[in-house]
Amino acid sequence: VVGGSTSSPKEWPWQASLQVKLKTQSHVCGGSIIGKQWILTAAHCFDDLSSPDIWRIYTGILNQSEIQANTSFSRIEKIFIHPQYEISETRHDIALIKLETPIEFTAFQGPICLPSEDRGTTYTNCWVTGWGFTQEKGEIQNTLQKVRIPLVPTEECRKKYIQYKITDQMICAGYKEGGKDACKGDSGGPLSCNNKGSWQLVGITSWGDGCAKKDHPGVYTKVAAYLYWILHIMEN
Ligand SMILES: COC(=O)c1cc(NC(=O)c2cccc(O)c2C)c2cc(C(=N)N)ccc2c1
Repeated sequence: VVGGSTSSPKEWPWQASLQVKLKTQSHVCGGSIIGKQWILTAAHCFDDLSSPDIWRIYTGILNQSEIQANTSFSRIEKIFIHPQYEISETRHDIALIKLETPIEFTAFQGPICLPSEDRGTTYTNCWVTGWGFTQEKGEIQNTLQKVRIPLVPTEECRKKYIQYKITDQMICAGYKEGGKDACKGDSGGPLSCNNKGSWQLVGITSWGDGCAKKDHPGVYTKVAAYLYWILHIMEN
């Protein structure tokens, strides 16, 4: 997250850290708890990291330094990549993780609501969170960062990203002058919007040209456009 500040405990209990253990272990992507056995994230997190066995899912943590050899984590039973997603493409950048065992909900870890049907609700209080870079040539942060970012109308976003395809299944968010944005390492994490006191998972951090650049909003997978796919997977 560029231009953000450190989060407090219990502020974003749905935020997960998706880590890969090969020779060494490292944070790769964010994710959001949407059920006791379910994490919603970005499909591109699994580009050439498609084996469930190498992943360790951490929930209920604020600082990466809380992760030691004896820190408990969840293992992945199955990764559901959206069937229309294509590697290194930007469309349909959404994936569901089924955990091997259900997690318990506490004040430190629990679910965020899926948005209601796509009724064109206007969200005015949206935040991006993650342990990602704080600048393009950055590094993974220790403490979970947060930043408030306004949604950008799709038509306006299309004008900024002429060379890309901004579809109706994407949401843009950013400041005209830049300076605040998600960045590499925040991918898969939530764009959380507070709607009448209830937090809803409006977007999944997906991509952007650089980070926090003027006239280059962040692009998010629009969760409301994938409700049927999400619910179908969770019910079967
Ligand atoms: C795996 O996820 C990404 O690569 C990756 C690359 C990005 N954009 C880059 O251009 C970039 C940023 C930092 C380092 C870097 O090498 C690049 C290409 C991203 C930009 C945003 C955003 N601005 N909202 C969000 C997630 C990103 C994830």
